[in-house]
Order: sequence, then structure tokens, then C-alpha cells
Amino acid sequence: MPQIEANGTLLNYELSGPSGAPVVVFSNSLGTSLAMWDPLVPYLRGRYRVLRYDTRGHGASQVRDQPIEVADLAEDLIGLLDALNIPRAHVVGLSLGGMTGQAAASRHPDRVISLTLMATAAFMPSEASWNERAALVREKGTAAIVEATMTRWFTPNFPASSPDAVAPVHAQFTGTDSAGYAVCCNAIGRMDLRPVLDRITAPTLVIAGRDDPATPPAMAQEICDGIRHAELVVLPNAAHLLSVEQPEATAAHLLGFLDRHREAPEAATGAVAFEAGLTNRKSVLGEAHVERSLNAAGDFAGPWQDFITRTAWGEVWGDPRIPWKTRSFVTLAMMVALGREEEFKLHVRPALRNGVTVPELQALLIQTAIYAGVPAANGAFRWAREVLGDDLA
Ligand SMILES: O=C(O)CC1=CCC(=O)O1
Repeated sequence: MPQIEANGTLLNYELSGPSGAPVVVFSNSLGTSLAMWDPLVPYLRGRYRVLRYDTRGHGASQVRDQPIEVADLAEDLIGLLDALNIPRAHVVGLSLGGMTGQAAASRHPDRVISLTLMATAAFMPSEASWNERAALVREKGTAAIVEATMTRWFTPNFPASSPDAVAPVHAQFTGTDSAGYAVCCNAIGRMDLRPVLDRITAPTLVIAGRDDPATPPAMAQEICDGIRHAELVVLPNAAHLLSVEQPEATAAHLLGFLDRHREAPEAATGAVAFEAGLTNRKSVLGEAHVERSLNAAGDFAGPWQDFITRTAWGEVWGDPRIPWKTRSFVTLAMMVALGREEEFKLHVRPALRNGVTVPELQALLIQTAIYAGVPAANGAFRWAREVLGDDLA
């Protein structure tokens, strides 16, 4: 993943999705990385351009062992937008990321289309307890507090019922640099964003986990009370890392809110459509396949490659009204109905990258038997097995 200098700090980031779509920037929580958004991002693929980054001192971003304020983290976020030539973005943050979002939206209201604040606070006392936590982690590392942290982040039964969701978060936490973590703890201890909330002009969605002991719904209510255009959602069966524990419900609220505050993208034509199409095509089908197709085309099929890149990938897959996950479903269903083995096989792994799960794929192929016939579905099950093999288990 690339790194870029923002506000004098090297930040690790990932930018993906249709080039013409509105940008949604995701800011992570204390002790995680941009990977904490993995369960949520598939819901946005194809509809929004997703920018996620590791907060400084976290993941693969630079660790700077010097005191900072939450305002510095906000300038990092705005610096990242500057470095990537993004004038305005929807800002989404969880916990520390939500604090960063509040600071960014209050300091740079013109840069924020909308603001989504998950499991966060404007004020989180006490400073002494944050300083104690910072000192403990500096001495013993994040591993010393990982188990206590996981009990705040997830409801009691979730780790046992969903170990695959919790394991990556656990690894992100123990992999976080001690100094990077401690510096942010000290910043949270000193933070009080309550006086600047009324400078936030962006429409704001605040999501709290009903069972979150770290930033309970009362803290979310306090944020809503301070912002002019804020709405509050309290998610049941969710603690602090609500986007990991309840990705589907979180995505439904987030997408509904983002869609209501969409700024219309400009339609791409000509060379711009080709470049946009190339980005989308590589993102869905994989770079190697696209390079192979373009290189093999030669003079005769070159214009054909140009045409499908501009139209299928620039205009159709680049139209953010339908998310890529849905486009994958529709494409696979059509390929089954038409008996197109080669094209079905080409699209089956990308469908998983676009967020289609194996049980959903199974359900889709069973549905094709109803509308396209048993032989068509029978063939499709075989094709899926041939491509995905052990990944179906
Ligand atoms: O560490 C916690 O459990 C709560 C928290 C505060 C800021 C953050 O990002 O997480």
C-alpha cells in the first residue's frame, strides 16, 4: 500500500473504487489500522471511492514520538486529501477516528460533505486515566491491555461466535506501536471538542453501540446536542467496535445517510472515461488479467479493448447508483442464464472481492435454477467449484 506525506507525516493509505464517485475517507480507532474497516468497505465498493488510511503511529503510518493534539490528527486527514487532490469528502471515523473527524469538520467545514461519527466522544475524561494507560503501554506494550480492551470493544458473546471477525482486530491492537498508541492516549486525555461542535456545518450522523462501555450512547447524545444538523442512531447488540460487530446494520445506516447527501459526479467522456474505466476494470478483474487483455489485443482488437474499457467499465461499472456487489450478482446471474462459462469464471472471484459471500453465491446459483433452468445452475455450480476450489469450504 502506498505512503504519502501529509501534514509532515508519512501516512499509509488505500484509495479504491470508481474514479468519478464521491470520496468517503475512513479514519480508524485507537489501536487499530485501516484494516478495521474491512468488514464495512465491501458495502461501498462501486458506489463510493473509498479512501482509508492508518492514523499516525498506527498500522504502517509513521510513528512520531512527540506530543500531539487531536487537531494534529485532523490536519493529517486534511493534508491527506490535499496530497491526493481531493477537494471535498464524506468523512467517517470511529472512536479516535470520530474525534479526528469532529476536529477536521470544525476546522475545515468547506472540505467535509458529510460527517459520520461512530462510537466516539467530544470529551472523554479523565486526563489522568489516559496518561496512566499511556504509561502502562509504553512500559509493557499493547499486549498488556489487549484482553481488557477486547471486552470493551465487543459484546460478551461476540468473540466466541465470530472469532474470524475478532482475530484481525486483536492482531491490529497487539501490532500497534507502543509510542504511537501512547501519544494518541495523551491527546485524547487533553481533548475537549465540545466548544467547537457548533462550527461543524456538515450534515452529521452519529452512531453509538447500545452496549458500548467506552463511549456509551450518552456521549453520542452530547455530540448531537452540540451540532446543528446531527442525527443519532443507537445500534442494538453492539459495543465499541460496532462496524466490526454489526457491519450490515452499520452499512445500512451509513449508505442511507451518504446517499441522502450525495454530490452529483460529473459524467466522464473520452480519455477520462478510458482512464476511469481502466481503474474500475483493474479493481474488479485484477491488474494481471487487464494487462494481459490489453497487451494481447494488438492493432486489430485494440479499439475493441478501448471500447469495453470506456463503456462497460467507465460508464456502466463506473455508475455509482448500483454498488459493485449488486453488479456482481447481476452479472453472474446473466452469465448462468446465457450459459457463458468463460465470462462466468472471469467474474466469480471478483464477485467475492466485491463482497459476495460464499453462502450468498450458493443461494444465487440455486435461484438461477428457478429462472434459467436446472442444467444452467448445474453447470454454474461446477464452474464455481473449478474456479474457487478450496475457497468454497
Ligand atoms: O480504548 C478504548 O477502549 C476506547 C477508545 C477510545 C478512543 C479509541 O479510539 O478507542
